[in-house]
Amino acid sequence: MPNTVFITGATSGFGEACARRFARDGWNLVITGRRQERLDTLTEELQQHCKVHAITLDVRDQEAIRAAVKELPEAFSDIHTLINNAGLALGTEPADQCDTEQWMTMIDTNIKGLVMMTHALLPALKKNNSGSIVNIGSVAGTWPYPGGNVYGGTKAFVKQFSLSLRCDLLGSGVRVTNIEPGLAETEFSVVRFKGDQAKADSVYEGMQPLTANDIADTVFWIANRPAHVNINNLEIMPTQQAWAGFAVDRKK
Ligand SMILES: NC(=O)C1=CN([C@@H]2O[C@H](COP(=O)(O)OP(=O)(O)OC[C@H]3O[C@@H](n4cnc5c(N)ncnc54)[C@H](OP(=O)(O)O)[C@@H]3O)[C@@H](O)[C@H]2O)C=CC1
Ligand SMILES: O=CCS(=O)(=O)O
Repeated sequence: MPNTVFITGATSGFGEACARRFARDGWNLVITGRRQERLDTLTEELQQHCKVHAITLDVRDQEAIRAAVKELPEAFSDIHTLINNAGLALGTEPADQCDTEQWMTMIDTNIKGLVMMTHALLPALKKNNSGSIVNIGSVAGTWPYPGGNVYGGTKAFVKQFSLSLRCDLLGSGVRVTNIEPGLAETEFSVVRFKGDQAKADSVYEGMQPLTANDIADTVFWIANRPAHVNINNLEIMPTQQAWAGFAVDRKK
């Protein structure tokens, strides 16, 4: 019987590419996201390769998470891999100029959504002693940059939560990985800059960013390691991206 993967945020970017990648190898899919019409289109396309169960789900809605998991049809209830991908960055303003509503949205989605999704699926993941959780962190969770403030903070949480979860799950057979991608061209920057396509495009100008498929291939590889192998953390950047030096406020 094929394995089942549960993907949050499958309507775009990494999540959508993961859905296609796992479908190509015949995994059954549970795909989720807020935009139902995109889920419908993807379901129609991927149903030719595998079984698909689509759930319109906002990960900020804790009741909805619980219900989605409780109401999984029998054929999809045996989850092998959870990809905690749903997330977003909003803005790059310095902390004192930030819209705190946007801060709350990032915290509610990237932190609370991820932990509640994980908690709801842990019983299913533990059932077969071989489950896998792949959390999508970010280089921003390790490396600070101006305007990264709360977004970076949420991804630092994902990193530490992933490590702690590994400790809690020791002996259960469930693996946990935190992937930390650098610049990848998806809808990420369009969302971050409130639909300003030109500003989003400028982020990737003159360089070759990662693609959603690069990340999907990586996630697929991680989920398909032998059961005794756990990739703890994996940072992945475009070749044309590296770290900046320290900034110093020199008084003349
Ligand atoms: N692109 C990049 O450079 C990098 C991205 N990341 C991380 O990768 C993940 C995926 O981003 P990426 O694919 O690039 O961006 P996209 O904007 O293309 O995709 C984001 C996905 O998250 C979903 N999502 C956002 N908010 C919610 C919510 N409240 N409930 C459910 N789903 C939600 C969106 O679905 P919908 O709107 O339909 O709900 C969408 O499917 C994020 O966690 C992001 O932080 C990490 C490092 C680099
Ligand atoms: O998480 C996304 C990568 S970055 O824009 O923060 O560098």
